Amino acid sequence: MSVGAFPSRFVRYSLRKPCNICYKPPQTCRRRFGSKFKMAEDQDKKLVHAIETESGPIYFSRATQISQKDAASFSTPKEFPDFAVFYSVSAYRSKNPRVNDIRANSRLLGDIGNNLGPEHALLHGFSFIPEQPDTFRKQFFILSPTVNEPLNRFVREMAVKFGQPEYFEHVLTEGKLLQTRVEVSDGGTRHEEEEMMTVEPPPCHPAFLHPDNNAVFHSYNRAMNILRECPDVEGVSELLSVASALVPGTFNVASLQEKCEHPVIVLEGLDATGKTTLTERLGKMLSAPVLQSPPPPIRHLREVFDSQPELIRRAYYTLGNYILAMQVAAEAQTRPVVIDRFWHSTTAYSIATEVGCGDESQLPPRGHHVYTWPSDLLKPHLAMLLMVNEASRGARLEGRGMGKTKEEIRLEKSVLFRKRLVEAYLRLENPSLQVVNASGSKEEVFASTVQEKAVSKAPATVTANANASIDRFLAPCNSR
Ligand SMILES: Nc1ncnc2c1ncn2[C@@H]1O[C@H](COP(=O)(O)OP(=O)(O)O)[C@@H](O)[C@H]1O
Ligand SMILES: Nc1ccn([C@H]2C[C@H](O)[C@@H](COP(=O)(O)OP(=O)(O)O)O2)c(=O)n1
Repeated sequence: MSVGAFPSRFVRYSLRKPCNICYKPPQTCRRRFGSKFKMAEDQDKKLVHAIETESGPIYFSRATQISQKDAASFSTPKEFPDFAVFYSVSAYRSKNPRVNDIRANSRLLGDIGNNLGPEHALLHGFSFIPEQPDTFRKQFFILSPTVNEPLNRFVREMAVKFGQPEYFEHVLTEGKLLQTRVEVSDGGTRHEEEEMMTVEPPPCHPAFLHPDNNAVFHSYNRAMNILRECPDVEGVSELLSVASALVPGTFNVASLQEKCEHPVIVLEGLDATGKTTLTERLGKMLSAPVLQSPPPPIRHLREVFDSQPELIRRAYYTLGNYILAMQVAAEAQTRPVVIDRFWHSTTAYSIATEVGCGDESQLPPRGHHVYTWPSDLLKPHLAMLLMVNEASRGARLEGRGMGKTKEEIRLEKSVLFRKRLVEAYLRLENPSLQVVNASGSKEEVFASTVQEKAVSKAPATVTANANASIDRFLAPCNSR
């Protein structure tokens, strides 16, 4: 192919710059010369799309990319009609998607929701290029029962509005899925139709192949950086200034940990499993303050952040955990501390949400880095997960009689979300959670928490110092 065949912008770029792999001048480097343009096209061919369905994502890619032995044609999910057209569109613009892309995607979702007729369905999904972990992008599929020009026009308008060069039209007919790439410039140039085939799910959900692809935080700095990227979001500047005032710029987690002479105990669990009830009992028994997360200095911002995209929302809860850690370290110098939800909650809810669909089999495998406690966050000496059978939990929710949040309604409705959430809790490690059967009466749960779980199964990660603390914690109840 002659140089003239490349777009002029690329030619100028490639002649000027040395190769970014071998640093040879472009004329002598075979890798660099022409590679940028070609790579974009090749990569596009390898793109795998996924549509989220109740049982899990359906992964599909161009048939030409799949060797004959792997080819499985398109296995139509049972909830799909025999004939359907679906358009996929996304709002990511930058090569390394950051907060602005995620916010744009959530505005796109709002626009779609406001314009979708009753004959259409909206499905969530994503795309990625295998073996390129940072290529994960969320996208939306709009499903129509017929070939539909107004809908096509709407998708094109959305693509233009959100700065997309293209979108995809997929037609499902007679068990085949045919994809057409549509460029939005010049009124919509349609590329040749290609057959798509179902591909094997990757070994790990692609949202967890790269830390930037998901809303799970393993450091204070990442949460701060994410929020610094969206100063216009309501509450962000206040949150950043409170966090900067309460968390010293160069805090040392080891010295915070050493300060905790007294036990730090965390209670975790789904809503209405009895965390508040039990933390209050433990607090009284130990003359310990019961600390809640998010902590009071930022608690009033919770509702504002709960309506933000998951990345911004969990950055808020993450900063809450670090602010709380400072208070915990100060308190635990002189007395035990009991905490109602901490990092385990932030992380388990985030993982269960980011996985998006299916049951616990869709989670990243046990032992994956995403489940590990952050190296810069104060660790509790004891963390317990209260588990209650669903019938009792439902009755407790009813009994409590408070208005339900959107998430509580989701938890109630979505058995699958609950399964992912509980399993994510169980996979968290260092420290992992000790499971407490909290289905009994308040008295029984209190007794079993204090006397059985805490006594016999102190976590393996507890240091000698903390072990001594736990013994001191148990002393008053053993002598009751
Ligand atoms: N062991 C228990 N048996 C029966 N009811 C309980 C028990 N523990 C808590 N409850 C009741 O269940 C409801 C939810 O408890 P709560 O402690 O607020 O849960 P959480 O803090 O986990 O949301 C409250 O009305 C509480 O009185
Ligand atoms: N440290 C924390 C505390 C709560 N969260 C999130 C996790 C869920 O999305 C909600 C649950 O909060 P909710 O107020 O419903 O919980 P309880 O009523 O205390 O059981 O908050 C968090 O991410 N990190």
